[in-house]
Amino acid sequence: MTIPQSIHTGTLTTTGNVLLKVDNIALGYGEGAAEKRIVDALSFDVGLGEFISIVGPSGVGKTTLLRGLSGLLKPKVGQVVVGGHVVSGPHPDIAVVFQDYSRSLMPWMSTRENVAFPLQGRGAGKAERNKEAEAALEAVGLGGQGDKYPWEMSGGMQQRVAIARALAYNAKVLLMDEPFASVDAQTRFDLEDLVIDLREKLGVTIILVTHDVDEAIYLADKVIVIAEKPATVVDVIETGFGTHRDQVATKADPRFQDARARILTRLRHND
Ligand SMILES: Nc1ncnc2c1ncn2[C@@H]1O[C@H](COP(=O)(O)OP(=O)(O)OP(=O)(O)O)[C@@H](O)[C@H]1O
Repeated sequence: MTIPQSIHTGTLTTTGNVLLKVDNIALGYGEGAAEKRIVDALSFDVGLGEFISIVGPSGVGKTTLLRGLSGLLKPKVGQVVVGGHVVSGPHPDIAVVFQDYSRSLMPWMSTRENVAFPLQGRGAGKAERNKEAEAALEAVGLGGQGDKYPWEMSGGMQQRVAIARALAYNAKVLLMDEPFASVDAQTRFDLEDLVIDLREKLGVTIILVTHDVDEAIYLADKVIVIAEKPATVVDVIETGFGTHRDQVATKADPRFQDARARILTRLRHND
């Protein structure tokens, strides 16, 4: 892959810069009277290139919401629209990065093969797929490491491979479900800064679910707080940091502290 300098929207269209629209959705498990409703009357818009964090109490339905956004779970009511198209199943413009990299990477494949794997359905030859995989590995700081197997790498490196796979796929929207929860604190900071860097370079639109309020604020342009049962949006906070972040300076910024106090208060009230 040639890492694009700006995101190609291809056949996707944006309306007033809105790339992804979550329009009054309800999500649940089971059917009819047996349905367990998890999310209800939930709406928000995501702009092209925007970074959104979603926080909420444990078990509120954050993963369920991401399943709904990715097309893995069909809304009972409402719709998710990406680039003007209703999401009705796994979508070529949406990639998901999960917390558990050890289960999402295939241990019998080299990292290059793991990254190239989803490209098979796109008609490119093996040499081209490998070239694109190498470029994506390079973009996440793993240039020249394509021959290694996932089990030869640290947790942080494996999560970089999972991110590279999503980039190689050239998804326009990256959904991340607690992607840094299984790595140590320093690696977590490194991965956070990697994602910020990729967002700045590629303009990819990112929606991140996290338990960590500090991480949510640090990374996002907009933090969406979900709470209540069924889950809905209870607050939206614009961080106003622009594209640049610094682990020390940004977290000392009064806007960071204000956002933190507001979100923690909101979560405590809805616990
Ligand atoms: N496949 C399923 N079938 C039935 N209920 C489910 C299913 N998956 C999740 N749930 C229920 O949906 C609710 C929300 O779960 P979900 O994992 O979306 O929450 P979460 O906010 O991501 O949780 P956590 O904070 O623990 O990561 C929980 O009550 C859970 O038991």
